[in-house]
Amino acid sequence: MIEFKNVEKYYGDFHALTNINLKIESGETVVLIGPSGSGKSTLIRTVNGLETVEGGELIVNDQDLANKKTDMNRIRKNVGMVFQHFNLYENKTVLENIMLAPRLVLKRNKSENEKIAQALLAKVGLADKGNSYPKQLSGGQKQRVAIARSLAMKPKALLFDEPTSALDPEMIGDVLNVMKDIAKDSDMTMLVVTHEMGFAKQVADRVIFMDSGKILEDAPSAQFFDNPKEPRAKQFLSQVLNH
Ligand SMILES: Nc1ncnc2c1ncn2[C@@H]1O[C@H](COP(=O)(O)OP(=O)(O)OP(=O)(O)O)[C@@H](O)[C@H]1O
Repeated sequence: MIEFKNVEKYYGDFHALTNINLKIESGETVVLIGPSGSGKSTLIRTVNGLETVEGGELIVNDQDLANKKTDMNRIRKNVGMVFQHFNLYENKTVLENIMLAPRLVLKRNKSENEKIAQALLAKVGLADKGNSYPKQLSGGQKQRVAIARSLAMKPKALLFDEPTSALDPEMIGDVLNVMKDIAKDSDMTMLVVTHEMGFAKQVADRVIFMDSGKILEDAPSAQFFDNPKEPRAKQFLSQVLNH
C-alpha cells in the first residue's frame, strides 16, 4: 500500500528525512514515534503529498509521489488525513462537514451521502450531533467528527498526525477507542504519529522509531516495547514511560 525507497526530504538546506525505507502492507496499523523534531510529521505528510520528496521513490497505492506528474487528487481520494487541530469547517454543520468531500469529489448523491454520514456519526458516538456546529463541540467530539469525515471518503489508508495532542486528558480515551475500532477493520491501512504509548502497544502491528530524520528501528509492537534494540529508542521509551 505504502512504500518508501531511499526517500530524501529537504527544507531548504535542512535535511529533514534521510534514506527512508519503509513498507506498509494493506490493513496494517503502524505507529510512528520519536523525539520532537525527529521528522515524524514530515514523513506522514509526504504520504498524501502535503510535503514533496526530493529523492528516491514513494509508492502510495501504486503511484510514485516522487514523480511530479503523479495525480495528487487520486492519492487524496484514497488516503485520508486526521490532523492535531481537527481542521473542520467552522461555518458548516457536522453533517455538512462530513458530506462535503464525498459530494464534490465522489459526486455521491444526497440521500446516500446523508445515510453514510449518519452511520459514521453513530460509529464515532455522535449520532445526535449532525446539526451542531463545530464551535458547539468539545475537542474530543470535533476530532471524532474529523475522523468520520475522513472515513466518509472510504479511503484505503488513514494518516493520523498527533490526533490526541491538542485534547484535554479526559477526551483522549474516546478518540483512541474510535481509532482502535478502525484498526480492527482488516482492510484499513493506518499510519499514526502519536505520543500515546498505550495505543502503540495495544493496537499497532509495528512501531517505527525515528530520530534526526532517520528510521532507527522498525519492529513488531510487542518486540519493540519488550526489547528495543537501539540505545536511543531505549532511552526515549524510558523517558516517556516514566513520565
Ligand atoms: N516547513 C518547514 N520548513 C522548515 N523546516 C521544517 C518545516 N517543517 C518542519 N521542519 C523541521 O523539520 C524537522 C522535523 O519536523 P517534524 O515536524 O517533522 O518533526 P516531528 O518529529 O513531527 O516533531 P513533533 O513531535 O515536535 O511534532 C524539525 O527540525 C522542524 O523544525
